[in-house]
Amino acid sequence: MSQLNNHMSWWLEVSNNTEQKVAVFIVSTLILAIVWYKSTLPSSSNGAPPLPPGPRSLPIVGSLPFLGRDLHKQFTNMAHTYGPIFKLKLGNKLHIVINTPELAKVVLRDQDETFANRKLTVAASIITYGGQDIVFSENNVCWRNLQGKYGHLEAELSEMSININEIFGRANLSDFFPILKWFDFQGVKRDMKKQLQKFDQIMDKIIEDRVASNSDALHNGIEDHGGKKDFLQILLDLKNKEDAKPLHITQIKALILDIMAAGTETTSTLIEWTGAEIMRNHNVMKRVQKELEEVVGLNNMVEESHLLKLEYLDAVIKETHRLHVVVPFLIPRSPSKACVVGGHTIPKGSIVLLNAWAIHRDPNYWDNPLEFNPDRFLTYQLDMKKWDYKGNATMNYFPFGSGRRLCAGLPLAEKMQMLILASLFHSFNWGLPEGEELDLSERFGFTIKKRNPLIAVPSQRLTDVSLYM
Ligand code: HEM
Repeated sequence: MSQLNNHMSWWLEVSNNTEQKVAVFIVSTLILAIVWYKSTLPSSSNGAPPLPPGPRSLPIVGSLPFLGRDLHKQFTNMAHTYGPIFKLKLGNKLHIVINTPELAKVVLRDQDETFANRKLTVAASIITYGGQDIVFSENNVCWRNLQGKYGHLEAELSEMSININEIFGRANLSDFFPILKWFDFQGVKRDMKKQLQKFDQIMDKIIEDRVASNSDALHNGIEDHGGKKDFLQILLDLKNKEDAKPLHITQIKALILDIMAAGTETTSTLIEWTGAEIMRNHNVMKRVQKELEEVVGLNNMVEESHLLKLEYLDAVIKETHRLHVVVPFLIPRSPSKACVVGGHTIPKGSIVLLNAWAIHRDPNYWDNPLEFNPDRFLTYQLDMKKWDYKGNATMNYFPFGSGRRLCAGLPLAEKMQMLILASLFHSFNWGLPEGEELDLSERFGFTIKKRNPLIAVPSQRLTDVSLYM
C-alpha cells in the first residue's frame, strides 16, 4: 500500500506541473507509437519466416476504416503494391490474401489438410446451427462421405436463399471484434435469426409430413418409395441407419440449408452473367444457337443426353466463370496450425482469402484477360489436359475452389447450368427491352452479382408451338 502511495504521490507531483504534464504526454505517445510500429512489423522471432508484408494498420481497428466497397478490386490493387501474398489486420483478426496460382496451389493442394478449416462467423454460426452443415463444419469425415449424393432436391426457398447470402455478405463488426458479439450493432444476428426461424418452420413441417407418410407406407407394407428416393429421403434413411455416426435432424436441416444458400444464388448468378455475355456478343449467340440446332434440333427440347455434346456452350460457361467468378475469394480458409506459404509464416487461426477474381484476370496467365473469348476453353492446354473446374489441370482457374473443400455441389451445378442455359437459348431468341442498354457492372458481396438485373425479352424460336406446352 505504501508503495502504491509513493507512486501516486509521484503522479500527483507531476500532474501539478504543466510542463511536466506535456513531457509525460509526449513520452507516452512516443512509447505507444513505437509499440504500435513494432507490432505492425513482420516478426521473425524464434527463427520462423516473417509474416507476409502488408499495409500498416491503426491500433484496434487495423485496416477496417480503409476498406472500400469493391474489395475484390481493392485487394487486387494491393497485390500490385505488397506482392502475391499480403496480410491485412481487420479489427483484431489477421487476414492473408493470396493472389497467384503458384501460392493458391500451396494452400489448396500442397497443404490442403492444414487449410481445410473455416472460421465460423456470427451469421454463419446462427444459420448453420453452430456449424453442423458442410460449409462450416471442421474437415469432417462424416460429411465427406455424404458428398456426391446431391441431386434430387428442388430449390424451393429461393427468396430466403437471397436474404441469407445478403446477410453473409455484410461485413459484421462482431467478426472483427468478438467482444462486440453481444451487442449486434448492425443487426446481423437479429436478421439471420429471423431467416433461421422461417427456415425451421418450413423444414420442420416438411420433415414431419415425410416421417408421417413414411410410417403410413411402412404400415401398408410399402417400403421402397416406388424405387425413387429424393434427397430428403436419403438423409432420413441415413438418420435411421444403425452405423457409428447416425445423422441428427439438425444436421439434415443444416445440409438442406447449405444447398439452398450455397447452391441456388451461386447458380442463378452464373446464369445471369452468362446470359448477359451471350447477349452482348452477337457472334457468341450465333455459335451457341447453331450448336443447339445441330445437336438438339429445332423440333426437339433439350435433354440431359444432349449436354455432353454441347462443347461450345460448355466453353462459353467456363469463360463466364473465369471473367465473372461468382465467389471471388472462395469461402475463406483458416489453417489448423502455423505454416509457411511463399516464404512467409501464416499463423494458426488467421483467415486466408484466395483471390480467384485476380487470378482469373491476371495477364501473366491469360491472353487479353478482359476479353470474353470462349475459344480459349476449346483448346487443350500445353500438357494436353482438358480444362476442368477443379483446378486439376492448372491452378489459374478454380471457380469452384479446389482440394478437399472443393464445392460439394459441383456435379449438380455443372449439369444445372448447362441444362438451364441450353434450354433458354434453344427455346427462345432473346432481346433487350426497347431503349435498354446492356450493363455489365458488378456488385461485390459474398458473390459478385450484376449490379443491375438482366432484363431480357424472349421470343419463340422452335417451329412447333406444342413443344412449349
Ligand atoms: C455456379 C454454381 C456454384 C459455384 C460458382 C460454387 C462455388 C463454390 C465455391 C467457390 C466454394 C468454396 C470452395 C473452396 O473453398 O475451395 C463452394 C463450396 C460449397 N458449395 Fe458451391 N458453388 C456452386 C453451386 C453449388 C451447388 C449447386 C451446391 C449444392 C447443391 C453447392 C454446395 C456447396 C457446398 C456444400 C460447399 C462447401 C464445401 C465444403 O466446405 O466442403 N454449391 N462452392
